[in-house]
Parts: sequence; C-alpha cells; structure tokens
Amino acid sequence: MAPIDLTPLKTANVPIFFIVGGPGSGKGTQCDKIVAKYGFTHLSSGDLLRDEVASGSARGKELTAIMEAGALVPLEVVLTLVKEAMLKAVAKGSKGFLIDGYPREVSQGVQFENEIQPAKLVLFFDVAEDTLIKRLLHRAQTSGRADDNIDTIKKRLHTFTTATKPVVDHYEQQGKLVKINAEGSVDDIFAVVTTNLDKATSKI
Ligand SMILES: Nc1ccn([C@@H]2O[C@H](COP(=O)(O)OP(=O)(O)OP(=O)(O)O)[C@@H](O)[C@H]2O)c(=O)n1
Ligand SMILES: Nc1nc2c(ncn2[C@@H]2O[C@H](COP(=O)(O)OP(=O)(O)O)[C@@H](O)[C@H]2O)c(=O)[nH]1
Ligand SMILES: [Mg+2]
Repeated sequence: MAPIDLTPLKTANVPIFFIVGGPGSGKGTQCDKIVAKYGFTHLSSGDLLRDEVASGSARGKELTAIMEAGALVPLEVVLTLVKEAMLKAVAKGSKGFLIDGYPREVSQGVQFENEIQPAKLVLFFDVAEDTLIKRLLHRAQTSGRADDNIDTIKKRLHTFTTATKPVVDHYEQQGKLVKINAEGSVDDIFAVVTTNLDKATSKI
C-alpha cells in the first residue's frame, strides 16, 4: 500500500486531543458536547472500525472477529483509518480533532504522535468498572452493537486494564493527562472538560 501523504494535515497544524476511558465511560457523550461548543472534528476510532465492517470489505471481515472478542485491532489498521478520516476533515477546514477511543495501547499513541503531531492534551474519563458494566448493559438495549453483551464487555474491560491503563500513565508522566472523575452527571463532567479545553486552546 502506498504511504499516505500527510502534508495537508501537518501543515494545518490544528490541535489534537486524545479522548480515552474505559468502554462506556462517556467518551462519545462528552465528544458530542465538545463538538457543539468548540466545533472540533470528532473521530471515534471504534466508529471508523464499525464503518469498515459495515462496508463489507475484506479488511472489515477480519475486524469483526477481533472486535467481538473485545481484543485490539492491529495498530496499522486503526491508524490508517484515522489518518484517512483526518485528511478528509482537514480538506473541509477542520479546526481541531477529538480522537476518541485512541490510543488503546502506548505504541498507538507513540506512532500517531511521531507520524502526525503530538496531542495537546489527553482527556481521561475515569469510571469504576461496576458503573461501566451497568452503563454498557443499559446501552445494549438500544445500541445494536455486537460487542455490548456481558461476555464481550468483560473482555473489553480486561483489554482496557492491561493495554490502555499504561496509556494513562504514559501521558501523566508527560504532563499532558487530564484525569476527570466521570461518575457524575453529563453536565458536571462537561464543566470540567470545558475548563481544561478553554485553558488549552487559549494558549494556541
Ligand atoms: N483504537 C481502537 C478502537 C477500537 N478498537 C476495537 O473496536 C472495539 C470497539 O471500540 P469502541 O467503539 O471504542 O468501544 P469501547 O472502547 O468499548 O468504547 P465505547 O463503546 O465506550 O465507545 C474495541 O473493543 C476494539 O476491539 C480497537 O481495536 N482499537
Ligand atoms: N450516568 C451517566 N451515564 C452516562 C454518562 N455519560 C454517558 N452515559 C451513558 O453511558 C453509556 C455509554 O456512553 P458513551 O458515550 O457511549 O460512552 P463511550 O463508550 O465511552 O463512548 C450510554 O448509555 C450513555 O448514555 C454520564 O455522565 N453519567
Ligand atoms: Mg463510544
């Protein structure tokens, strides 16, 4: 596969925010609110993967099995989808990016930042496991997602603890982590989010 020309994305030099948290921690919910207020482009890596599956492509078929096992899709696959979506958004004048559900492991973050540009901040929505399970089982009633069932939820939580928690430590060491207690109401959490985003964007 030919390498993707990232020049337009690098030249745009718009702020990039990683949004991390366990499955069901409210990443998508908060991203919708951030988009409404700040006009950033929201890219959910999980949604990009689900779109790829829905397209019926050969690449999509391989992904289904991995996602239903609650495991991680190979870094190159996710990063390629993210890059393609970012380039499309930059062509339309994107003001910045919320990269939701990525990085899932330290190497995903390192490679993204090396190849594209460093993230400005990493928002981490911190929610206890029992709350995550309750929320996901509730969402399962309407989400239609093949992975919103108790067996896959348990596997996703395991993947989060083993692969993604080190991501949180990695960015904490770099002083880029904003850890938000996300057990409260959507509006209370959003108030903390806006305080941090206002601070980060005023320095641009
Ligand atoms: N960077 C990513 C993002 C997603 N996935 C795969 O896609 C699945 C669903 O991802 P996502 O929609 O982000 O789900 P959750 O993290 O469970 O978060 P939520 O449902 O809360 O959005 C993951 O379990 C994983 O198999 C992945 O491998 N790598
Ligand atoms: N109680 C409560 N529920 C929330 C909050 N944020 C999201 N939810 C619910 O939790 C579920 C998962 O949220 P979602 O935004 O899809 O989380 P994501 O999986 O991290 O993207 C959904 O059913 C939401 O309605 C919150 O702040 N408080
Ligand atoms: Mg989501």
